[in-house]
Amino acid sequence: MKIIEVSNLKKSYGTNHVLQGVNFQAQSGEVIGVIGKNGAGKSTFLEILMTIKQYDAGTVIVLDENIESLPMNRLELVRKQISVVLQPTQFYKTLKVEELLKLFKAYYKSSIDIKKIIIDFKLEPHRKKYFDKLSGGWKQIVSLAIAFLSEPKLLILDEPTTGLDPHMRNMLWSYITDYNKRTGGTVILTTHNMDEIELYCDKVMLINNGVNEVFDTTEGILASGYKSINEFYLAKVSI
Ligand SMILES: Nc1ncnc2c1ncn2[C@@H]1O[C@H](COP(=O)(O)OP(=O)(O)OP(=O)(O)O)[C@@H](O)[C@H]1O
Repeated sequence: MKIIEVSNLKKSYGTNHVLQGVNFQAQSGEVIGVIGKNGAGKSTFLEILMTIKQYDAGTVIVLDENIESLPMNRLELVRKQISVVLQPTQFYKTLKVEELLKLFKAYYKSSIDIKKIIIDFKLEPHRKKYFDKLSGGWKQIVSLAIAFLSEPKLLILDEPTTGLDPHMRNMLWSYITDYNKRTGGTVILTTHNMDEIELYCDKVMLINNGVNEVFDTTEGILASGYKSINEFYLAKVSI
């Protein structure tokens, strides 16, 4: 089943023409990495898919809805099926980790067991701590745990592993892979870590000069003669 279909997407900030014709599709159950240099437009692209950023031209279909000028009630139905990692707000400050998880479980009407989430995300030592007092990496882990609570059809993660230590990265990737296998959910993420792309992503989209210069399976890229995704990236993208 097609989850996302993007054609000829364009987005500029004033005279900065960031996306100049991006084409992209995601099928149910795929894990897709979006790569490109700093400022290439990856976050802009993801925010458009999250339905939180306007675009200038092109077509964006998310979960069978053309999101341009969609009435608010139908846009909300689309958003309900998407999970994103939000930047923590002030509101998080006054709550402890376990309280936050319980609150979002109730909000999402999730059937996921909070105890399992705490075990899976290694949160036991932190569950009674105030969110605000956690280190940056642990705040990120809690935000990711919350994103998974809704068991979304589509999970959009902007640099989810940045700032995480190697064990936490492995833990997060195991969780993403397991979630994807268990629920058939689609994951779209950005990362600057090419090893993660090679190990865990089914497909890769390289945004370069405003377009999807490459959009292929990880195997397809490696079969075309590159020793690694890192080598592919360095060959394709100049500073
Ligand atoms: N709200 C905004 N207003 C004006 N310019 C913006 C805005 N958001 C992003 N930009 C610009 O658009 C370009 C693309 O930014 P974006 O954050 O999408 O890139 P990115 O690929 O995610 O970069 P990075 O890898 O550094 O996170 C950059 O030149 C950035 O300065």
